[in-house]
Amino acid sequence: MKKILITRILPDKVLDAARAKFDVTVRDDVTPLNVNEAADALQTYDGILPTLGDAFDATCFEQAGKPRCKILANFGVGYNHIDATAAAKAGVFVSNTPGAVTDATADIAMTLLLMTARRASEGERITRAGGWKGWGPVQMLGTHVTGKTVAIIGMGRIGKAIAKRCHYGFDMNVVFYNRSIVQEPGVPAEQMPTLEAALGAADFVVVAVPGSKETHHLIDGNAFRDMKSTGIFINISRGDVVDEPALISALQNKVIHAAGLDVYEQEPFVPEALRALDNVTLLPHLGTAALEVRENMGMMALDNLIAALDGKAPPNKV
Ligand SMILES: NC(=O)c1ccc[n+]([C@@H]2O[C@H](COP(=O)([O-])OP(=O)(O)OC[C@H]3O[C@@H](n4cnc5c(N)ncnc54)[C@H](O)[C@@H]3O)[C@@H](O)[C@H]2O)c1
Ligand SMILES: O=C(O)[C@H](O)CO
Repeated sequence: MKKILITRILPDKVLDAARAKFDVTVRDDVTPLNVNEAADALQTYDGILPTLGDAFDATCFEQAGKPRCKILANFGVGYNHIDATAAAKAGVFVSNTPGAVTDATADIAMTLLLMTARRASEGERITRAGGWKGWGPVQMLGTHVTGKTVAIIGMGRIGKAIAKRCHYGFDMNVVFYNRSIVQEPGVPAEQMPTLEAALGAADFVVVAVPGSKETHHLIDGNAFRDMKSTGIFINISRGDVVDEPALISALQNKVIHAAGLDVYEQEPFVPEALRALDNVTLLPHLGTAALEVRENMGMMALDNLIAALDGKAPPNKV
């Protein structure tokens, strides 16, 4: 039986399906694999089902030499923790789970947008602490969402699903910035020629690009200065797409109005300065956290792994 490593506990449905086919080791730990553990796994297993943060970088492939592993079947669409070029050189397939994550992640973007605009987590904290003294016409006034302009940065699968929700659900005007021309945004939407133009046009900015060398700190201090001072910033992509200290400074100095975040630069570390701010909504990377979504992601990852270990190209090879 082929030996596989699953680097986090997955839903039972996925583990049962994996165990029916393979000799499975499941790592009972939520911390990512470090470089040494990743290199060791490449030498020990025929296939690996890793997830975000597991350090399959160039050093790990150097350490592993000619690996036994045939595939890194990533659980998740974002694979910025894997050096796909080094993997290809070492003869290791890399696959991901596009599509399975799209709607759930767009839903979390909308959750953040609405919660942040309407000060929902601040209000919930006050209510829970017994601090609500009664309804008042000028109490806890937030930002009205319906009819406003949203700028989506990265108009791919998730960006388009967010645009759909904004357009059909909230009558919003949609603009977007994408590195290539998007012929079919799916809703009436204007592609802006530059990031600056998109940021400057919007009441809400939602970031949905992949994490990569190219997008590292795409949103920096200048980007926040390009936004309206009433603007609300949402990030569901990867933490390091945003310069976190610059975001904290922009929030503290009222360069922008508020932010809603699902991802952070050094997860699970969330800076104290960010946690101290009332005008932020902070979620613990919940984008795909729904059982059926995680089951679908797991089954998709497993299909990729099975294909590679049967000597075929995985359906979702990156
Ligand atoms: N918070 C979560 O739990 C969660 C869940 C799923 C995905 N994600 C993140 O969302 C990302 C996007 O997923 P997707 O399925 O929509 O991917 P996708 O590839 O369909 O879309 C990404 C879009 O970004 C564009 N893009 C890439 N680099 C760019 C740049 N430098 N400037 C402007 N546009 C750029 C691409 O052209 C593409 O249109 C994933 O890579 C992952 O990091 C997060
Ligand atoms: O990239 C992804 O799919 C998410 O961040 C993990 O669920």
